[in-house]
Amino acid sequence: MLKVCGLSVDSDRPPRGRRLLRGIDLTLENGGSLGLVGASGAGKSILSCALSGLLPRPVQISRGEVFWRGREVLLDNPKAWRRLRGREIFLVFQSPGSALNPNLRIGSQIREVLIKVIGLSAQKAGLMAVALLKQVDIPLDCLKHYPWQLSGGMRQRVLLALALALKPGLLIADEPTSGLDAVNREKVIGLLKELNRTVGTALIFISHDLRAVSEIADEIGVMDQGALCELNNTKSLFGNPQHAKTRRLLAGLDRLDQIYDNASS
Ligand SMILES: Nc1ncnc2c1ncn2[C@@H]1O[C@H](COP(=O)(O)OP(=O)(O)OP(=O)(O)O)[C@@H](O)[C@H]1O
Repeated sequence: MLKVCGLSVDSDRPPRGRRLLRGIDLTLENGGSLGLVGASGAGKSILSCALSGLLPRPVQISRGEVFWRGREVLLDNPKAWRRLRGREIFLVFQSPGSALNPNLRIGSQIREVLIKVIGLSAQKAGLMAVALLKQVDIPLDCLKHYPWQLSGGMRQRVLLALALALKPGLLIADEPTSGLDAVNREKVIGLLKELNRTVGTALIFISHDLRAVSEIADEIGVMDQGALCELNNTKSLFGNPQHAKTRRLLAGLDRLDQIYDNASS
């Protein structure tokens, strides 16, 4: 589904610019799930932006290729990315507020996507908006609320509700559980699993929460200073970490044996 070859990203054109991603190679199969972990500033978010055509200027891809369903993506063509975002590649960022229009009620926003992107009639979109909110465990009153009236966890779940409706090929979730209490964290993790395992959406899950990553991801990539220093299936990575950075990340965890037992694949 997704193949990334030698992807490098610079904060500006070299020699002035700083290299933020260094020769990233990765492959994600249909319905696969990849966790990305690493210290703050390692480049996880820049990679998620690069894979959705949303790099903030003057940050830009300087080298490499991205293939989506076997076809090369024209990396510097905003139209090509716009075609992919939404139904093919769906993003859930750390601050979901910015992905929702602050001036539109939640119900209107959900209905608008269902009508414009899926092509439902207004009546069916209304019924589906209700069903989606129930599915992500948000009180129906919230259909009348504006995004700023919802908690962070609820806003994350509104976006995941849209993902459930759109059934994208790939969902990139950048720290979707950060700042959430334990109950909301579990709900978001449950929805990500449902999207991945029931709907069949492939997942790139970026998080500092290694426990959550181990539950969700089949494979984990460890990032360090813009490079993927280790990429391995979840069980092997926890059971036999190869890179010093991976060992350092795992050293910070207690009950590693329990995580190893729960790790997917
Ligand atoms: N808009 C930008 N312009 C220039 N450099 C940037 C920009 N955004 C991020 N960077 C730099 O890119 C590097 C990687 O940042 P990134 O946000 O991807 O890290 P991260 O691994 O996601 O960190 P965290 O876990 O804290 O979210 C950092 O050195 C950061 O300073």
